[in-house]
Amino acid sequence: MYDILKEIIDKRQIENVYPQKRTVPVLKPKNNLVIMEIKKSSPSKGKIKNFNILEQTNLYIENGVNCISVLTEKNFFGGSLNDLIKIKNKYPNILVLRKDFLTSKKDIEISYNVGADIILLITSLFIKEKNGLKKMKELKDYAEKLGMTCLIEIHSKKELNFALKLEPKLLGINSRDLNTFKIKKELPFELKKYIKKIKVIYESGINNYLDSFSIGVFGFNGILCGTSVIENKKRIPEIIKGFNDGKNNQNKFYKYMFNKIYLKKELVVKVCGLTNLKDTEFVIKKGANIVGFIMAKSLRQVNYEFLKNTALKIKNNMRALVITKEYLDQAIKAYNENLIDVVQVHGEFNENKLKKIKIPYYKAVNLKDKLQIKKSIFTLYDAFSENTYGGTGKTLSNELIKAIKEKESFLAIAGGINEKNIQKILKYTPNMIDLSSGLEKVPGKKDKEKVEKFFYEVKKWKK
Ligand SMILES: O=C(O)c1ccccc1NCC(=O)[C@H](O)[C@H](O)COP(=O)(O)O
Repeated sequence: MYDILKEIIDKRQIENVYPQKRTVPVLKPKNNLVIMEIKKSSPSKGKIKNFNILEQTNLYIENGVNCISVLTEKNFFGGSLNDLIKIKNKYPNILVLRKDFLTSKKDIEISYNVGADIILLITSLFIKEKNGLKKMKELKDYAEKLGMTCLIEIHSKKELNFALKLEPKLLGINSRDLNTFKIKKELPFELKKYIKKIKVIYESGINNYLDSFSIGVFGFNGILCGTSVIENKKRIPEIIKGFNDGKNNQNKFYKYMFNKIYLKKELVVKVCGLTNLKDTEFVIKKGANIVGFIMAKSLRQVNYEFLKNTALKIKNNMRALVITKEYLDQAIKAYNENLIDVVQVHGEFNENKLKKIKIPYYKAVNLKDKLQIKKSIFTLYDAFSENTYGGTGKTLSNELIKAIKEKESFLAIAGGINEKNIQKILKYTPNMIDLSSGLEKVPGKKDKEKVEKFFYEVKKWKK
């Protein structure tokens, strides 16, 4: 197989422009690192765009970036040490990461002299080499002795195990395979599970709010974006906001949903209107992911005592409490006592109150008109009815389902779903479906046969 890394290293020459002495103090990384890049071309994209490096840096800083990654490799990335020197001279108080294919002590010394605060060490450059670990450790120790921080980059479990032997302080998981250039979005999420007590940066392939939101939700300590923000400057604030919002929503519900929907691309099924433990356990056994209890005016209304007796017995599934504004305080209490994982809110309610106390929630919108659809992280769209918020058996029109799919981040729909129409609904490849009366014998009591048939249909579709 063609080995681009080998070619980069073979062609690499040390530039002659660097100062012999550092003039600015070395800065230490912040708690959360928002790293954006100065990169003129790349082997995967070729020339990216003509831009002024200082203007681009300024744009980053104005938007809240706290570390600038400067590609200094010349042959494949069109970079130069001069770029880093210029940026550090103009912005001495901003963290600068030198991104290059560093393999020698001379490289480390130069990085220090030109003003880098952080240097990138790519594990795949050392892992196959004889004494590779020893060599990488020497470079890391040397850089740290000079006060710099090493961002140790990995792209596989094998590289992670190798890198952990270096006792890194900062790990970067690159979603891009440096040999094939392919992005594997889920890879950093998978590897992060094995990393404890080390700061981890998600690198590459971050293109929008949703990408960075999910990275924040999973507790990464930073993001590193290159091509996407150089190609389109509008993405800079969008991606930073996504990351910060995600960091503020690191709850069990979002983690569950992003894992299922975003990473595993699995359908999430919520069965709602449960009023007894037997039905709840049965729908879980058959395949429900989320169980829903209603605390609102409804034929299926449950009370706080019910939650205490039932919800605590459900260990591995998500528990949603469906409320209208009158029940907000009870929902908060239930969440604080670990009786529920998320609140589904209908009608008008005090969103600020929920945000302030950091309760996971999502809105349910009874959809009458396309204009009600607003792009969000997660909204459940239900059929409209004059008299009640849900459980009516009424369905959304095909036109409305198509419109949600077009406009929203995820397709989460409810309204009149049952074992007979589920195949038609599944053709839209929804991310989440929610149903209640379609599985009932009478309001509040599920029909075992309908439940069995319904989940049989879902499984048939999954195959
Ligand atoms: O189901 C109710 O009685 C209800 C009452 C008040 C607010 C919300 C309610 N249900 C919300 C749900 O999430 C239902 O699952 C959803 O409306 C779908 O119901 P269905 O059409 O019966 O499948």
